[in-house]
Amino acid sequence: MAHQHSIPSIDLSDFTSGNAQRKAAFVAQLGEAYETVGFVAVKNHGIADQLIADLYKYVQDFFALPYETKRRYEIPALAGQRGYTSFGKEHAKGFDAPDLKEFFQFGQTVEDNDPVAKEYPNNVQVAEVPSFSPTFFQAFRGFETSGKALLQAIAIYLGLDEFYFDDKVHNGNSILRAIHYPPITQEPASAIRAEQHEDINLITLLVGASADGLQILDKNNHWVPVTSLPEQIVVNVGDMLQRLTNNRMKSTTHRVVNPPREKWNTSRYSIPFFLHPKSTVKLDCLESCVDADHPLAYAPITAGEYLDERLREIGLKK
Ligand SMILES: O=C(O)CCC(=O)C(=O)O
Ligand SMILES: [Fe+2]
Repeated sequence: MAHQHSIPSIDLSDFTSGNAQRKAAFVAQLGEAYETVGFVAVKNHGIADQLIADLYKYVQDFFALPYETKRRYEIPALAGQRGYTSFGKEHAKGFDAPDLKEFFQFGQTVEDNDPVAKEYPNNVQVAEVPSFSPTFFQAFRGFETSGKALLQAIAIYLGLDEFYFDDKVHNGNSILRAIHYPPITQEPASAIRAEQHEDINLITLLVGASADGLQILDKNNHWVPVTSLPEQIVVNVGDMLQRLTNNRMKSTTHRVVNPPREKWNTSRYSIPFFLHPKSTVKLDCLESCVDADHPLAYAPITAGEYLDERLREIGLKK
């Protein structure tokens, strides 16, 4: 396994190649990385370069709109889950100071007759950037496909059926979030664009953040920069997978720090895909992850109940 950077690098084509040996090696690499670092850089992830380039373009076009226009896409009743959330609204769990970011969230589109459809608010269409929604939709499906393959590898590693997660994430409550960290215009109160936190969901897929700044907290409590190559996406464990695995897989703390002063005038964009199961899915710890050395660490809870609790903690839900 190549340790080019602070996080292990893996190749998703090993898993999908049809070669049993390469597939088994991938499962072992991913599983070991998730038991230790909680983050991997994945190449051959299956999301087309052009799609990612388009996504970034429309995201930049959207955030470049005047605030008066963007705020029309902010819908307080939706707790930030769809549409725009303005600068300074969200803060990390346990912190009062808001993050230095604005963002836009795009959610699930149910295309079959699954009754879960009625749980999901409609996505918000951006009239000024007509290609925004169709591109987000295409990217959303692309991330779901890559994410499903990664969850299949995780299932095998955990001794579950390979397709254990498939129906749990089909029509799941996943979110594609575009984030803009605006240029810094004066000495900031905190050196942090996004305060330290753990992600809520099963796994997060993050396409090439447009600038440095992402850091993870290693097991010696040191902040380590995460760097990835342009052809890689960063994929990390979230709290739901940590909980399901009774802490066997690590939802690693991460943050985004401010750039050095000479780069204050630059924006940072990033587009994480938070892969969630359906709200009715139980996050009770897997039996295979509980034994005398690893006593049960969490009470039973559903994904929906857990998400609700966390959205209150980060100030998005009242
Ligand atoms: O901006 C980034 O690179 C990461 C953002 C992040 O960690 C999050 O939104 O959960
Ligand atoms: Fe995060």
